[in-house]
Amino acid sequence: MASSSSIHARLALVALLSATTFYCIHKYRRLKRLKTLSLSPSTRRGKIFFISETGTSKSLAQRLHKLLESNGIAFDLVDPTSYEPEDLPKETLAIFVASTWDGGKPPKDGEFLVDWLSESAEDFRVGSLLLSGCRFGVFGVGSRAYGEEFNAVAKEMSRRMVGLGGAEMVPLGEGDVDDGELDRMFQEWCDGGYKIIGSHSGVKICRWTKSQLRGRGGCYKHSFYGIESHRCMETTPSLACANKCVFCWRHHTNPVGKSWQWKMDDPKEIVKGALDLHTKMIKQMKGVPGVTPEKLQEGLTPRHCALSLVGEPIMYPEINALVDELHGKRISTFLVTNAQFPEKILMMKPITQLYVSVDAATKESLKAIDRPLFADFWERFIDSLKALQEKQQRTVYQALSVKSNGEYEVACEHAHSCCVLLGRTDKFKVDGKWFTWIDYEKFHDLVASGEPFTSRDYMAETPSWAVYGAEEGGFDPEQLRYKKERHHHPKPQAVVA
Ligand SMILES: Cc1cc2nc3c(=O)[nH]c(=O)nc-3n(C[C@H](O)[C@H](O)[C@H](O)COP(=O)(O)O)c2cc1C
Repeated sequence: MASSSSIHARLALVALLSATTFYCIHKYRRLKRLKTLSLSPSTRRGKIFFISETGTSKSLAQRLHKLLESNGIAFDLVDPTSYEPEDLPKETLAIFVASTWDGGKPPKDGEFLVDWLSESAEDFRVGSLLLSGCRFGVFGVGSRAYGEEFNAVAKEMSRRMVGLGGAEMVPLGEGDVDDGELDRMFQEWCDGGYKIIGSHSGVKICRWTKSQLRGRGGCYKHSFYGIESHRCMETTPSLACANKCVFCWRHHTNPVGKSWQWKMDDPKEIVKGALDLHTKMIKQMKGVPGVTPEKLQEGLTPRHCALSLVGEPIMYPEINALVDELHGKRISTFLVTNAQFPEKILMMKPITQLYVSVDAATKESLKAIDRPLFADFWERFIDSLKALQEKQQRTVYQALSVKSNGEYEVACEHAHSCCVLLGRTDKFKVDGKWFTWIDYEKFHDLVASGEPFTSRDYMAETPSWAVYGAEEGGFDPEQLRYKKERHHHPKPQAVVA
């Protein structure tokens, strides 16, 4: 007969095994559910979560919610106490405004959500792809007075979201309630770095502008054409677009539409607003290491305008008046269109350089990459390429590539180091090698035939490329060209590792 101590030991073992089994089943079910959810992300509305104790973060979240709503962008404002964190893998866009309290802890209303993120990130069975369908941004509300714990919750959330595969679409914002700059910082964070002009335009000081102000390198326009990036203004008269491209840096927080449906601002006001804001941003570079007074002074009189910031600039019905306004100020114009408005390309007045974005080589891949609103998007794309051919001006086919876990590879490495195909002149990189797309006529023929094409068919050695000067007064508004254009003949560079 078994002794009472061995019965106790057996009972304890059975209890332990049942508890372990129960725990494993529970975890397995949770895991299974999470995996299923993560494999079938739905196209849900974006969410703005507020994690707040005394209401500061909540009111910022409410402000952002209102701003998006007034731009026709529907988001849900979410109180974490009424949200099931296990639904996070279904989200495609999540914005968190979160404060930090005593000991670096979240407010009690956000504890469950924050703990869920930390636990999931540490659970090796959950995996690092759980939130791979979710783009997110975190803005922290805290106080620097708390030293190491400053914005600890926001930092933790951002780290955990990345650990679970989320794509951080805007760098972590760190608001300090005590420095008097919280509102301004939040606004800048919401703008994603660009400033809004009137009701539908934007301007941004691009990183190359900053770089060249500091005496460093410029963008490809500098390498190819001699255009000084610190004298270039990046702006758009339309934040709206007819595509929802997978690589879009706005991550679908900008309005979309097939036609202009918004109140229209005056083109003169847009140019004035863009120049005012641009010069204000340039002035803020004063005192930054490397920025000399001369460069700063030059930066205050932009000579070039890149109409390519975000959205689709030619959707703006007064685009011709807008470019006239810029040319009248001796500012050259570089406009990039997304190949969905061929009729607008045809009615555009000549500008300095007109680009059409070539994001894919087949109907299927264009649909997958650009996610166009138009049903006849492919016909529009082909017609846009043809329309470019008819323009009596300098044109560019700009081939973008999309880096998406290796799923899409279009023409070059990734979306924002775009490759510019200037007629038969430019070069681009694929698989670490440089190529040039030279056969302009052949490309036109192929495009005109409507056959799918691959960019690889159009790569060859670099014979030459044009460089045109951007000296003071060098741009001729009559000719829409630079007076001192010249041609540059570098050695062929077919393969550069
Ligand atoms: C008792 C107390 C503890 C705090 N601890 C922190 C902290 O550890 N880290 C931090 O960045 N901010 C800390 N703060 C600052 C709060 O985050 C700040 O007051 C914020 O405005 C609260 O935002 P909320 O109203 O959205 O909760 C603390 C504030 C108080 C009153």
